[in-house]
Amino acid sequence: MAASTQFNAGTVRSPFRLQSVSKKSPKPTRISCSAATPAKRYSITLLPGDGIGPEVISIAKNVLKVAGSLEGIEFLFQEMPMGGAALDLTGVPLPDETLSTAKSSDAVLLGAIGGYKWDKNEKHLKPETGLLKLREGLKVFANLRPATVLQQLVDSSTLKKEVAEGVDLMVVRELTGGIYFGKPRGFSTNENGVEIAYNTEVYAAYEIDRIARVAFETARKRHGKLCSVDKANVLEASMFWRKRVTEIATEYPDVELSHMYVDNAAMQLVRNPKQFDTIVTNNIFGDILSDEASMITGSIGMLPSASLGESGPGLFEPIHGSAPDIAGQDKANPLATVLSAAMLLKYGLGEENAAKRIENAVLDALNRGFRTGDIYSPGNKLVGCKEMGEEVLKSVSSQVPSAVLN
Ligand SMILES: NC(=O)c1ccc[n+]([C@@H]2O[C@H](COP(=O)([O-])OP(=O)(O)OC[C@H]3O[C@@H](n4cnc5c(N)ncnc54)[C@H](O)[C@@H]3O)[C@@H](O)[C@H]2O)c1
Ligand SMILES: CC(C)[C@H](C(=O)O)[C@@H](O)C(=O)O
Repeated sequence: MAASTQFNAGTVRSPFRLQSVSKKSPKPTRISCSAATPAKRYSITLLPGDGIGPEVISIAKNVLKVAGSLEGIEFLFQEMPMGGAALDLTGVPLPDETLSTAKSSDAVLLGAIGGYKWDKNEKHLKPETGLLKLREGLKVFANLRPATVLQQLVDSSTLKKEVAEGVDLMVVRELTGGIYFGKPRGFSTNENGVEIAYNTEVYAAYEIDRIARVAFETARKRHGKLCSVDKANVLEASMFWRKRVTEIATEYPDVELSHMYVDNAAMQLVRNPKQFDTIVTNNIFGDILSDEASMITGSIGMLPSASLGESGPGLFEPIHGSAPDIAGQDKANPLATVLSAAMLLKYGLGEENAAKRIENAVLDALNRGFRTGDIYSPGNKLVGCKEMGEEVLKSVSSQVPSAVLN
């Protein structure tokens, strides 16, 4: 099978709509003669966050602006503090104003949060706690993490070419439940006076059913194969997960369902990743497996994500973190965030043409040989974060506005 030369089923084909387009979104009106006349306006909350977050968000913002303008779309951006940046500014990792602004916007684009400076903070004062509260506050339970090996980047994968080539999978991660949110949790001492810490993996039937349906819908629009990953040989919550997913499968007779234990799935992902089409799994397994899947594609710096709920704005973010080891050095790969902006357009706003413009621009910059350090291979041009952003921007800017095409 040939490797992908474009973002196909994994990234650009919308598997379903979770009604994440805000009710506030205006009805499209006719574009007259100039792309400079905005026909549609959307409010976007930008959360640059920490580390490389601000570097990659400023690039994604510019790319969004240009891609939107070519489709007669205007964005009203509102930048808000989040994570460590918010802690320094306000004393909390997710200020009320940040959450309310995010909730009332049409979509939210996040860079990354976290860093050494706040690592020893108490739990409620950690940047990561802010991110979990944001996901909970926006009720974005379905996290789509596509991993597609692009032909241009086959040599960047740490796997052998014949193993990586052609990989195109989608991890559907449950995002607002499981051990991340389960109670009881905490630190204590046991009956022998020994210090302990504990968390609870808990899932209600409705939480499994709704993520399973998203996954079946996703698989149905891709290659019709869904693998549910759990630890049902050991954990009660996983036994229940498997039972519910199997029940929901009766609603999707056209989708081939299989089950796999998470330890095997971790192994199979590097042994033969092409066996996977769509994977559905719980919050913590999804976190780990999607990072693993990212390396098949070349770098975690390439992987975008979309987090969607039943209604309200979606949250779009690269799957990587704040990368404190390279922050402020112009070394970050901005493409995961740029592609998250494309997912925002596609899944969040239903603006597929503008999304396609961004994806094409990313491919064009790669085709012209530009590579940040994480995806560099000999024969290409090594660039920093800013220059990669400029090259993507150049590609978008050179595209013909839709008003001229129509
Ligand atoms: N969604 C988020 O905001 C998010 C996700 C993961 C981790 N974090 C936080 O980020 C901080 C650092 O975590 P970590 O080091 O485990 O994970 P990380 O993803 O930040 O970094 C892991 C490795 O990948 C590299 N990397 C990550 N993104 C890159 C990019 N765009 N371009 C090039 N290289 C990139 C880093 O340099 C590092 O070597 C922690 O505080 C963690 O909690 C935040
Ligand atoms: C930073 C952390 C809370 C987060 C998670 O575990 O979900 C991160 O690893 C991610 O994948 O976005």
